[in-house]
Amino acid sequence: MLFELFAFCASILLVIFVFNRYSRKKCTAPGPPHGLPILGNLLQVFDKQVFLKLCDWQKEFGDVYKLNLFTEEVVVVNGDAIYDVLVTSGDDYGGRVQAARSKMYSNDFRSITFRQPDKEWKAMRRIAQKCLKQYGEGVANIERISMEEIRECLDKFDKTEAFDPYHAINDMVIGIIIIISTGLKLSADDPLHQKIKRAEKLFPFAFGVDTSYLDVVPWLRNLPNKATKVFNDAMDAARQMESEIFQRSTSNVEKSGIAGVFDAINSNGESLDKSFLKGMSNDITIGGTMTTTTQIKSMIALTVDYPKVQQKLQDEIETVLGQRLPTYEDRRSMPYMEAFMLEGLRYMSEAALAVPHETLKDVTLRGNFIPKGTQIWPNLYGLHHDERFFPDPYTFKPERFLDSKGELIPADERKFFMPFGGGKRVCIGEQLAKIRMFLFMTTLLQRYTLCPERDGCPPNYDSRKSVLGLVMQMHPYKIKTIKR
Ligand code: HEM
Repeated sequence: MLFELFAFCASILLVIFVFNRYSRKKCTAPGPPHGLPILGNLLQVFDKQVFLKLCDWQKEFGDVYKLNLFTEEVVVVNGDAIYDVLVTSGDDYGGRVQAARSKMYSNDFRSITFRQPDKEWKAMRRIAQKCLKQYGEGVANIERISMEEIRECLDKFDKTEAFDPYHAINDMVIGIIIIISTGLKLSADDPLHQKIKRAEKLFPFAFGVDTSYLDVVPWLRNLPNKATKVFNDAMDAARQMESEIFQRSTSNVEKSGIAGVFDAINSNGESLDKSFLKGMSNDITIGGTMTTTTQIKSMIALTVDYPKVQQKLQDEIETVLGQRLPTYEDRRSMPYMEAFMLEGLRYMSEAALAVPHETLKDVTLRGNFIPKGTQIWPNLYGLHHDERFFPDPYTFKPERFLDSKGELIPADERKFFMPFGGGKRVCIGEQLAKIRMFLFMTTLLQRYTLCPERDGCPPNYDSRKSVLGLVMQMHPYKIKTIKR
C-alpha cells in the first residue's frame, strides 16, 4: 500500500515537472546547473545558511540569476537591482507566491503578507496601519504603551548573576503587540501571551524545508507523517492565537484594538468582509513580535561586543537626556543612537530575503527576460553586505551612517539600505519597530551598563553564523548588567 502511494505521488510530481518544464515560458537569466531531477537546486538552497550560498552565486552569476526549485524557476535579485524590483518597478514585481502552505495558513489569502495586491489587500494595509497608529493619536500613544512595557521589562534586567535577555525582551514586545491588537494590557502569564509564544515557536516550521513538498502536492497534508504533523501543529497554534485575539478584541468595549479600528473604518464607507480580520491580526502579531525581539536581542549583543560603541551611546544619552526618560522625538538630537540602530539593522539583515515576491507580468530585468508568475527573492542580506554599497561589510560600524560632522546621512543618500523592503509592499510595521527599538535601547543604556557574562567572553555576534528560519536567528548568549 505504501509503495503504491509513493509511486502515485512520484508520478504526479513527474507530470507537473514535465508540464512546467516544456510548456511554460522560460527565464533567460544565468544560474547554477539545474541540480537533481524534479528537486532542482532545492537541496543546495534549503540550507540554514542559504544567504551565504546566494552571495557566493551572486559573485559567479551576477546580480540577477535563476534557480530551479521543484518545478518552478526562482529569480534571485541582488545589489542595486533590488531597488528596481521593489521600488522603481514595484507594480510589476509586487505579487506574492500563491503557494498551498500560505493559502492554508492565511485562510485562503486573507492576509496582508500573502495576498496579491488587490483592493482587499489595500484595505487591509490601510486598516492595519491605522491600528498601528492607534486611531490617529499616533506616535504619542505608541510611546506611552511601549514605555510602560519597557520599564517592566528593564526591572527584570536588575540582576547580579548573568542571564539570557531573550525572554524578557520577547514578553515586552508581545505585551505591546497585544495592547495594539486587542486594546488590553495583559500579564505575561495570560493565556494569550502563551498562545502567541507557541505560534511564534511553531510558525517557522510551517514554512521550512521539511514541509515544502506541501506546496507541490498539498493533499499529502492528510497523510500521517512527521512533517505533516509539524505543519498541522503550526496551523493549530495560528488558529488558536487568532481566535483568542479575535475574541478579546471584538469584546473590548472601548473598541481600542484592531476590531474597533476595523469597524470604525468599515462604517466609514470601506467594505471589507469580517473574515479578513483574523488574518490581519496574525500579520500584526507574528510580523510584530519575532522580528523586533530578534533585532533587539542582536543589538544588545553588539553593544556588549563593542564597548567603545556602548560608551559613545551612553555619552550621547547623558548629554541629551540626563535622567529624563526618552521620547521618540529625542532621536533627532541623538544621531549616534540612530546610526547604531541603522547599522544593527544592516549588520543583521534579519529579513534576509524579504518575503518572496512574484512577477505580475512578463518583465525584463538587467537584460534578462522573466515571465509572469515567477518567484523573486530580493537578497537583502547580500545587498547590505555588498562591498559596492557598504565597504568592509562584516565590520560593525555605526559611523558609516554619519557624515564628517557626526550628523545622520540623509535618507535619500542611503536608498540601497532597505531592511524593511521598499515600494508598495514595504513593511507596515517599520515605524512601530523603530519606536520600540529606540525607546528600549535608550532606556536600557540609561539605566544599565551591559557586560559580558564573564571577562573576555562577549557574545561575539557574527551575522555570517546566523541561521535563517523565518528571520535570521543568532545563537543564545548571556550578559551581566551594572546599574548606573
Ligand atoms: C525589525 C523589525 C522588522 C523588520 C526588519 C521587518 C522587515 C520586513 C520586510 C523586509 C518585509 C518584506 C517587504 C517586501 O516584501 O518587500 C516586511 C513585510 C511585512 N512586515 Fe515587517 N519587519 C519588521 C517589523 C514588523 C512589525 C513590527 C510588523 C507589524 C506590526 C510587521 C509587519 C509586516 C507585514 C504585515 C508585512 C507584509 C507587507 C505586505 O506584504 O504588504 N513587520 N517586513
